[in-house]
Amino acid sequence: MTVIDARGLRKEFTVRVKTGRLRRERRVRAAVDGIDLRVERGEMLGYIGPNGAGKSTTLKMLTGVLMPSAGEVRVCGLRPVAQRTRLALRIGVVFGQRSQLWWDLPLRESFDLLRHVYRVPAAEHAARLRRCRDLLDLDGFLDVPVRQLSLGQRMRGELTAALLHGPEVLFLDEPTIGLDVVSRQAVRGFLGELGRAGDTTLVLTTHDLADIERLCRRLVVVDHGRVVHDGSIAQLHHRYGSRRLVVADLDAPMVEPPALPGARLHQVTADGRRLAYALESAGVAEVVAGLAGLASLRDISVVEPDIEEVVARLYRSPAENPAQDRTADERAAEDEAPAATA
Ligand SMILES: Nc1ncnc2c1ncn2[C@@H]1O[C@H](COP(=O)(O)OP(=O)(O)OP(=O)(O)O)[C@@H](O)[C@H]1O
Repeated sequence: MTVIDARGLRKEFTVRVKTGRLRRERRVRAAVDGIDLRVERGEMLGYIGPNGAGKSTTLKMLTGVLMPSAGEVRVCGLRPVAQRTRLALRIGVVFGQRSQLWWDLPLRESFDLLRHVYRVPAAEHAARLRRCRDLLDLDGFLDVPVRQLSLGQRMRGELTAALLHGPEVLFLDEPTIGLDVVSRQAVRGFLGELGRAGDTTLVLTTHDLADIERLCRRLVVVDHGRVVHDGSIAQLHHRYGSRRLVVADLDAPMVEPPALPGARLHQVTADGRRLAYALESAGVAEVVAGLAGLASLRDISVVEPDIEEVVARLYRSPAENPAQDRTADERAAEDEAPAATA
């Protein structure tokens, strides 16, 4: 079942652009420039892109905060802006910068108020809260006013608050930003559980690619308001030719590393004791067997391709991204004059 269906989604803002020493002109800029996105129930979607790519603007249109300038969008079959109140009962939203908790109330009371706001039956609310308390380890700070919570504690509270009414789709904008290792793991673990259960669809924007690697099977990359990749992380690696590496440490140096079928020699250390082969058509076992027949192996490891590297290449690659053909002067002028009206 399709829960998000956006076609030709576009959002324009009017910005004031510096055109001379004292002159400024108003220009229309597309923050989101024709995005098509279909998300099925239960998917875990990573929605990423460099700063200013249009991620938050997209999320705001999907959640009914911003009216699209053009395009069609349905979330849970509803028009987000026109049917915002009905939509609010079907989605949950966690925006790292904004809180839906009451600052002066203890978490427990915020959760209770939310039960009334969303009119959730008491038993359902209690069951969901119990699950969140267990998985997010809330009990140590349930009675602490929100303003006294650490960022990690508050984020765990925000996640709970977004889920107590049992939303079908959960939108998360940078949910792990600024969290320490323990809180980040707690939040990731929780989202992973939620996704595996299969009835909540997750749409996650983050600059932390480890979040994406651990949680999302599908990755949509946007740049300058357009989709530049929509597929799995493996497909992204494939597109950029990044390969898994088999790294072999040898007992004795090898002056001439052998050619192995289905693999490409990637690196040899100066002392000739470590070789790395990039897997093309061969599997790990074939490469290891090939090497073992020619040298005495001390250690073998397999290195997965680096997602940071491949995503950085995607962000940098103008040939892949026609949206980048705005001139450098135009972009520089905008950067100097960020004043804008919606
Ligand atoms: N209210 C607004 N008025 C004018 N321009 C805006 C407004 N909101 C966003 N923009 C512009 O739209 C573009 C996309 O912004 P958006 O916040 O969606 O990017 P983002 O991908 O979420 O970035 P980040 O990763 O930095 O959060 C940016 O160039 C931004 O300056």
